[in-house]
Amino acid sequence: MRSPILDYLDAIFEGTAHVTSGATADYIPDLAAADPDRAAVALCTVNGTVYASGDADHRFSIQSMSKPFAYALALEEHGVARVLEHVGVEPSGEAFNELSLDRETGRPLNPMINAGAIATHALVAQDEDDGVDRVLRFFSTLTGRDVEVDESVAASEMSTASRNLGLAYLLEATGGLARHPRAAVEGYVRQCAASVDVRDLALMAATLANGGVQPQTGEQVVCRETTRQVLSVMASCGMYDAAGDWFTAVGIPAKSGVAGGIIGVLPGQVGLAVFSPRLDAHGNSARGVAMMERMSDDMGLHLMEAGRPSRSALRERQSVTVDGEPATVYVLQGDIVLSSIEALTVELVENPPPTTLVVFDMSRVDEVRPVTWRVSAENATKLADDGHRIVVVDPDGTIEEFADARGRQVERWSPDRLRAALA
Ligand SMILES: NC(=O)CC[C@H](N)C(=O)O
Repeated sequence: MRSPILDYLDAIFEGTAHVTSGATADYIPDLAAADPDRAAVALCTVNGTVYASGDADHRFSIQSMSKPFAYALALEEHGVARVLEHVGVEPSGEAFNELSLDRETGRPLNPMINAGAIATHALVAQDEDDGVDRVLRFFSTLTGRDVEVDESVAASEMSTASRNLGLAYLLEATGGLARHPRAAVEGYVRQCAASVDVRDLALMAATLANGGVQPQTGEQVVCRETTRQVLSVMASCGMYDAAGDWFTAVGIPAKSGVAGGIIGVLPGQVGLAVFSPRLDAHGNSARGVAMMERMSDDMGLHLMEAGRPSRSALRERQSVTVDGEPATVYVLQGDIVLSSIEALTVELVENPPPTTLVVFDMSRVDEVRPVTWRVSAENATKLADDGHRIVVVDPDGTIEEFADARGRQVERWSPDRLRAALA
């Protein structure tokens, strides 16, 4: 059976074929000469399966989509505090190649604009011999294959790199560049010329969606804190001066590149990648934006769309007899998050258990979020203070050893023990 997800991507591809507005990037000769009619779309879930439609094997240069990943590498190697000394996290509202630095700090505003990306590249590629290779090795870990530089694109961009060189010299003048300006731009341009297809990009995006774990190899490539930092900056700055338009319309962290690619990340679910070389006035792929908008609408990806409100943690309350003693069993369910534990707490306050013995059956609970611990401990403390004996049935070990605020251990029963007692 052909996957319906592939049929869906075909429909996205065909349904946006009429979007032929915009033009290929004109300031890099190799990109200006790209075939404007090529296009592709790919999707990779956090389970690691990649689906693609269109010119899915066509390779193009990663360009600015390299920036979030170079930033991730910088964060891993130097830590957030040191990286923040070199590059900020504020949206600039300006074009990607604007000659601007923060007036007060002298730093580039964020790592998604060129100034910040050159400073970031210089941080991760300080070693003259090995700099770009380290970045490429990192990309290769993310894609699961050897990523190489398209030398023709790199040479082409270096022939017209005055603006980026200007930025690098400006950075050097303010003391914010870890390498010689020319070497930093040469390395950055090679990083941008890394050659990828939409499948590679979907997998790279899915790694960010998956908390930094590459979904096919299971390798923790970057830590969760780095992933969160990178996605936050992509959400606020990834689409340059179209960031507000993008976030209201599509609503997921994203990054575009001047070769025509865009990646998007829905945390916890999916990485998306699209490609089409004609760019709009902001330097973002016009058909790519259309493809992303459709996918976001169809699949309900917008992060600000309030999801189904989480149900109460309480599935049902049973009055039973356990070993001849009356007991109240609370059957809990789903993910225990702040709103669902709050609903249980309201029930305990307004309708306190009438029996001494109180059992919380957690057999149907999937996950207990850390934020709910304190509330759970308080609930246990209050019940114990009121003379209740508390038992927890937690066969999947969703909670660890659990004592209330006065250090009283909560009793544990196996599901068999509960069943036997009820029989
Ligand atoms: N937006 C982009 O993709 C820009 C990247 C390109 N290498 C540049 O520096 O101009």
